[in-house]
Amino acid sequence: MSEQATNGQTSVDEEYEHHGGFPKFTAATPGPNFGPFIEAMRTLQDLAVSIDAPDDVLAEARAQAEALAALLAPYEAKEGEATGGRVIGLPGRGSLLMLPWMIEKFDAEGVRSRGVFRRYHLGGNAAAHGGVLPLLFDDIFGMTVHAAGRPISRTAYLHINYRKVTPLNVPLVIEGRVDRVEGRKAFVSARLTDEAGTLLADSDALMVQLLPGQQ
Ligand SMILES: CCCCCCCCCC(=O)SCCNC(=O)CCNC(=O)[C@H](O)C(C)(C)COP(=O)(O)OP(=O)(O)OC[C@H]1O[C@@H](n2cnc3c(N)ncnc32)[C@H](O)[C@@H]1OP(=O)(O)O
Repeated sequence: MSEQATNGQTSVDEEYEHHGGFPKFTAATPGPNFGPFIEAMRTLQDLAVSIDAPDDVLAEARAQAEALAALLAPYEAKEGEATGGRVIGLPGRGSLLMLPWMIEKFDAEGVRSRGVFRRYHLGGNAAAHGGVLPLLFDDIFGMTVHAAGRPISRTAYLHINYRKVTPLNVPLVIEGRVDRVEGRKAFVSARLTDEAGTLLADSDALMVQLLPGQQ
């Protein structure tokens, strides 16, 4: 953004640094084990929601899970300093919360990301849960606004049209863009399709730029 300050008003460049009360995020460069660790955790999530195991197996799994938690607990870091969510080259930017999708395009024209919904995301009858689609759309909208050079914004509303059942384990594409800007407000939209271009869901949302210090 290149608007200049006039008559003592804050320029868009200066505003861009504000990001409301958010911490300043920088990219993380973890060691080579972080990506495989997160992928192993995703596999565990898939299994945790899909197994039908005997209790002695669950007792062993519980012991190992508790040991893993004890190993990692001393390394808990605060928001903006934890590795997860700050690794651009990993699915979901290395955040276990985010869908394990890879960003393909990230510029002012829009953001495109590609990936699959996994067993962990099952809703019913082999389809993705309706509640995980807003997560995917909200995340693409956050990135879309960021890619357009606007400060981190909050979602004021997010509307989804579920056009077709969204399958698991099928490569899908989501593409988001800024449709128009009115002051603090960015009106955004996105489409989720399969690789043949069949529309599965579309969404539009309002992202409101935060005021300095605003949570
Ligand atoms: C790379 C880093 C990645 C990090 C990305 C993080 C992205 C996070 C995205 C999220 O998911 S945020 C979590 C979900 N959203 C929230 O928790 C937001 C909760 N709501 C709020 O915090 C406030 O309501 C909000 C900041 C959205 C707006 O409150 P404000 O007090 O700042 O503004 P205001 O209420 O004056 O509204 C500003 C404008 O937006 C309009 N507006 C606000 N909410 C609206 C709404 N729901 N529908 C229509 N218009 C709305 C409002 O009418 C007004 O329009 P005008 O300027 O034209 O008068």
